[in-house]
Amino acid sequence: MPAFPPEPGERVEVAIIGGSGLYDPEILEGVKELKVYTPYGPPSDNIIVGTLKGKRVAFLPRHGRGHKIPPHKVNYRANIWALKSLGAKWVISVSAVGSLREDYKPGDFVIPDQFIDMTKKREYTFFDGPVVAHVSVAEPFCEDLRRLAYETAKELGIRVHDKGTYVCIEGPRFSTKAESRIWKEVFKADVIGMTLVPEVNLACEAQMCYATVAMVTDYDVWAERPVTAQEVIETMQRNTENAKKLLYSLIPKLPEEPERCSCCNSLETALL
Ligand SMILES: CSC[C@H]1O[C@H](OP(=O)(O)O)[C@H](O)[C@@H]1O
Ligand SMILES: Nc1ncnc2[nH]cnc12
Repeated sequence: MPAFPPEPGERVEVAIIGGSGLYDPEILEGVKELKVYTPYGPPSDNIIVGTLKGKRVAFLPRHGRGHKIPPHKVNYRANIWALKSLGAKWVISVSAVGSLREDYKPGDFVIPDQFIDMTKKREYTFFDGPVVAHVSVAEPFCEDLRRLAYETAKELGIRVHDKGTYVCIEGPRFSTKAESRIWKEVFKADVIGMTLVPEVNLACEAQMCYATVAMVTDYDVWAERPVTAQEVIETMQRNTENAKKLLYSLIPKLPEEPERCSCCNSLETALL
C-alpha cells in the first residue's frame, strides 16, 4: 500500500461522504474546492473543505455532483485515499437504504453495526501486494461514532434505530423478490444498499473512524411493492434536511482524537 502523503496546506478532522440526495455541503462555512490526486485516479468529485463550529470538515459526494457515478463505478479507493490524505480521522457516511423489516420505516434512520457483502466486482483493498494485510472487520464500524450519531439523532427527535445489518448488493439494479426474501429471511439483514462495501473496509484499512447514517427510503421488494429510484429520491429529499441537522449537531461533538475505539490501530494485527 502506498503511504498517504498529506495534501499540502489543507487539513481536516472530519469527512462527510454524501450519498443519494446529499450532494452539497450547505452546513459548512468558508468553503473552498480542492482537486485531490490519488494513486487510484480521481475521487468522485472535487472535495469541498470548510468549517463547522470551529471544526475543519471535508465533504465529498459519493456519486459526484449531479449523481453521475453509479454505485458499482464509484472509485472507493480514491475517495477514502483523498479524505485520509487531507487528515480526516472521522468519516461520516450518509446513505439511502431499503428496509428489510416492517418496523424500519421509510424516513427512519439506522446506524448499522454489521454488514453482509454481496457485491461482485469492486476494488476491495489498498493492500494489493507486495505488502499484504488482512484487517479484522468483525466490528466494522467505529463504536464511538455510531453511539454519538445515534444519541444525536435521538436528541433531535429523529426516529432512529441503534443497530442493523446492511446487506450490500452490487447494483445498479434493485433486487428481485426472491433475492429480497433471501436477504430478509435467510440472511436476517435489516437494510439494503449498494455502496457500503468496500467504502467501510477501505476506511478500516486506512485506520479511520467510520460510521454510516443509513436513511430508509423504501421497503425493498419483499413487501410486494416495486421499488423505484424516483420513490427513493423523493423520500431521500424529505430526509436530507434531517441528515443535515444531524451532521450539524454531531460534528462539533467529535473529540479531536478518537478516545475508546480501536479503529486507528486496525493494522497492528493485520500485516503479514
Ligand atoms: C438512488 S437509489 C439507489 C442508490 O442509493 C443508494 O446510494 P447511497 O448509499 O450513495 O445513498 C444505494 O446504495 C444506491 O446506490
Ligand atoms: N431497496 C433498495 N435496494 C438497494 N439499494 C437501495 N437504496 C435505497 N433503497 C434501496
